Amino acid sequence: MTEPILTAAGLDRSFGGIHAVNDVSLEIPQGALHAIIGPNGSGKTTLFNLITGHTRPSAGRVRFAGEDITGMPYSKVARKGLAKSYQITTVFPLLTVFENVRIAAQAAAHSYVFWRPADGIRAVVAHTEEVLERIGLAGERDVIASNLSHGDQRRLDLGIALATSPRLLLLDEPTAGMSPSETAATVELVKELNRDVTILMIEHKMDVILSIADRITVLHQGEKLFEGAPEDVKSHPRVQEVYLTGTL
Ligand SMILES: Nc1ncnc2c1ncn2[C@@H]1O[C@H](COP(=O)(O)OP(=O)(O)OP(=O)(O)O)[C@@H](O)[C@H]1O
Repeated sequence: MTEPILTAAGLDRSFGGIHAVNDVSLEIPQGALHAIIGPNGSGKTTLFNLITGHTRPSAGRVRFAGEDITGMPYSKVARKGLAKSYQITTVFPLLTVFENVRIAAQAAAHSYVFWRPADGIRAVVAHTEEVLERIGLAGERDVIASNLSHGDQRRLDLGIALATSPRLLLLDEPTAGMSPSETAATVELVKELNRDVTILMIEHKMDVILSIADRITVLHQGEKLFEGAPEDVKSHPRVQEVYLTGTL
């Protein structure tokens, strides 16, 4: 059996007296679309930060693409093929859509060797255009990013992550603040991206999770409450209980 692209084993982190993530383990196989759900404050973002290297775990290990990356800074983890798209934090608001994606593509292209500089530039431009097509923003390539709708800014943020040709993409609430039609378009986009990128996502909207994820981890007060296929999560008595009582 091939090794999972990501393995988190016994991750733990407290902030003062708050046990934000309590002995959480995850295995994400290559090609998966895995969702993390849980109520506010259940540890989802902290878990992501422990995986990406933004926060150091007090215990536990993280393995990515066959390598132990525990405690490695995000800049280094990103170069190994792990990208994240959180809200719209990576978008340069005063640059065009094209420039935003090109800068990310160019930064990631340092690992390629070209005989002539012009070939390098051509490859970066071609890759940028391909990403814009994929995220559905080819028609907006010359628009200043801050003039895009919220939904399109989120797509652009995703495009910036994609431009680095990641092997694993972490998405934090990709449909947050979106209209129903923007949400539906993003669901389709995430499904399409999953054809060649493994995806780990935090998502609050239950209908989105159930239609998109092949596996779901439910966090509750920093601990893993349940993990399984969408239909099992939906019918699990404890998950139902915390949902119905409003604590999830
Ligand atoms: N840097 C920090 N300093 C202190 N406490 C923190 C810090 N980061 C997270 N926490 C606490 O850890 C707990 C888990 O927070 P976290 O943001 O991981 O949860 P979450 O599930 O992502 O919540 P939300 O859905 O609201 O984003 C919360 O009680 C939070 O207040």
